[in-house]
Amino acid sequence: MKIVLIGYRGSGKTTIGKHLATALNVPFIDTDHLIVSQAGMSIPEIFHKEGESGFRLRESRALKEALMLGRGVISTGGGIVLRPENRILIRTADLVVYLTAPVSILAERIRGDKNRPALTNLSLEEEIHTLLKERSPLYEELADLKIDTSTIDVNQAVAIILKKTQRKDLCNEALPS
Ligand SMILES: Nc1ncnc2c1ncn2[C@@H]1O[C@H](COP(=O)(O)OP(=O)(O)OP(=O)(O)O)[C@@H](O)[C@H]1O
Ligand SMILES: O=C(O)C1=C[C@@H](O)[C@@H](O)[C@H](O)C1
Ligand SMILES: [Mg+2]
Repeated sequence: MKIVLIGYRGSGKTTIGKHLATALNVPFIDTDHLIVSQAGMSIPEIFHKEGESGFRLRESRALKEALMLGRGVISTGGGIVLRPENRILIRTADLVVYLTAPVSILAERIRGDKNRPALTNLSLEEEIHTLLKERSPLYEELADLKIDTSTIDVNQAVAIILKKTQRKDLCNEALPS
């Protein structure tokens, strides 16, 4: 049983993914964390030294590695849906959950985060608007389930995902043998 969480920065993929993995008693992998530990550099350092293309290459490798696990919850970076090869890989998961929130909430959550480089010269809100124009259809196209995390808390989001795993009959597989 593999669950992949996708969505824009600040939508809650890492926070909810950790709680979900604990609830299901399965491994948790965050592609951003995996990239940083394998590179021995922070994400801004990778962007600085290797450019966004270097980061995206590392991201595809991390996703492939994460999906090789028999089971687990995989939280991804906000831009993982950009590469067609990543979208093909993400479709192999049993459940793809798209986390969303209004632009103003996303901006509030990620403002001042020094671990994420700016991707444009725009203001934060403008950057989110612009990137979401390209990314939203990609998130939507992959999603089995879409959750707005601005109106519910982390535990409620986890409960919705757990319910969906039961409906998809993935729950028994998720239990420890
Ligand atoms: N309902 C909610 N669900 C998830 N996170 C929430 C919620 N309400 C507030 N938050 C807060 O929003 C932030 C979400 O950050 P998180 O790192 O989980 O996002 P992310 O999608 O993994 O972003 P990134 O793509 O930058 O890694 C956290 O600080 C979390 O505490
Ligand atoms: O939205 C993006 O393109 C990114 C999101 C982060 O999770 C990191 O993966 C990185 O900062 C790029
Ligand atoms: Mg994250």
